[in-house]
Amino acid sequence: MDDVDHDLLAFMREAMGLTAAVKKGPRETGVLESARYIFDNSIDIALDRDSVVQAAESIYNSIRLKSYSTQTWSEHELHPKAKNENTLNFIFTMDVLNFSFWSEKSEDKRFSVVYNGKKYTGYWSLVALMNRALDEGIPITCPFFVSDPDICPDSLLEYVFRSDSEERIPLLQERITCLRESGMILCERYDGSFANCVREARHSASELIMRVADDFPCFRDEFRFEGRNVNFYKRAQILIAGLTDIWACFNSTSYGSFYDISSVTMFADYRVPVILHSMGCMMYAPKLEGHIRARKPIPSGHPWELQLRGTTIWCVELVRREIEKNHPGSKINAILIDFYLYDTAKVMEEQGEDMIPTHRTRSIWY
Ligand SMILES: Nc1nc2c(c(CN[C@H]3C=C[C@H](O)[C@@H]3O)cn2[C@@H]2O[C@H](COP(=O)(O)O)[C@@H](O)[C@H]2O)c(=O)[nH]1
Repeated sequence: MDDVDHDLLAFMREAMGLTAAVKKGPRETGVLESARYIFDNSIDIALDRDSVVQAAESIYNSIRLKSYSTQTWSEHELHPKAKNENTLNFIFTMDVLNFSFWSEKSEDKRFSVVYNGKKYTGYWSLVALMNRALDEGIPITCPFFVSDPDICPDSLLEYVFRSDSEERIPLLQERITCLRESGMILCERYDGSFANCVREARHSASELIMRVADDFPCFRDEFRFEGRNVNFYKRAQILIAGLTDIWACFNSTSYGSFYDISSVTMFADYRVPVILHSMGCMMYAPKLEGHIRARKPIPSGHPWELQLRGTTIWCVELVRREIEKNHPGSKINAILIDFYLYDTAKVMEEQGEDMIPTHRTRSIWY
């Protein structure tokens, strides 16, 4: 066996794997099927058909009236404007860390980042702190840097995640672990560039989601519900949405073009269920509603939490189907509905509207 050419063997194995992948075609994510299964087996959350129909019409009208488009993503002052391979690493890093910003503290005490004289909380505090680090010459989006504790010790990362208020960033240690682990995998498998991973998915969004979930454990947002495996892939899906938007209208052959973008569902986390509940679309069993209103924690993977996530995805899908039925050709997909609902939920919260609180699940998944 000594004279076996191991390089040749490895090459052949890879070629056979690639051939198999090409023959099989892109993989499905199973997120929508998971959501439907959860909804069908849900005993604590129901959807109200009439409210879903009404919500669909009102969402459709607002999106049209406000000329709302997914390009609002790249228009935001903190999101990257350049379109090169570094931008891909920026979006990748951002979505490695894009989880759990909710706080029990008041607005002035909760984790915040002041950047260019403006104070950011929630999701925007993450984007702000990444920009802050890059401005200070700390290459937080470089996987070779973040995966090497000699040049990038924990103390430096703690500095990167520092707060401009009383509260520290939630799940700091988990963020450091996710950052280092995904950085190392990106270096080993993709030469340190997320662009290589995107290229290998050959313009299939579902293949890219599966590749990210397979290769990077911190994107493996998978659970068991009523005897079945269910997937949400929230951060992997929002990552694809970011790529799509920044490259929209840029070059149809570039990194952000996916022929199956409609297979991406909404991103199941803690904002959208709130607005769907306030629109009367999602209805909770009294015990669950009381628990959420009392701001009591729900452990990650608890049947309540899985029902909240799965039913939200299914509800947005019903809204999408309703819009498609009544306004054929409008091309409104789940990503656009999600962005619209997410942004609207935040505005409603700022205006002090009376809404159910966000459910309290601390996890790296969202
Ligand atoms: N479903 C959904 N969840 C989203 C986003 C975004 C980023 N949205 C911007 C990008 C384009 C849009 O136009 C938005 O302006 C963050 N999140 C999640 O929310 C949580 C943080 O929330 P808060 O504490 O309120 O800041 C956290 O889990 C984070 O992962 C979204 O769009 N949809």
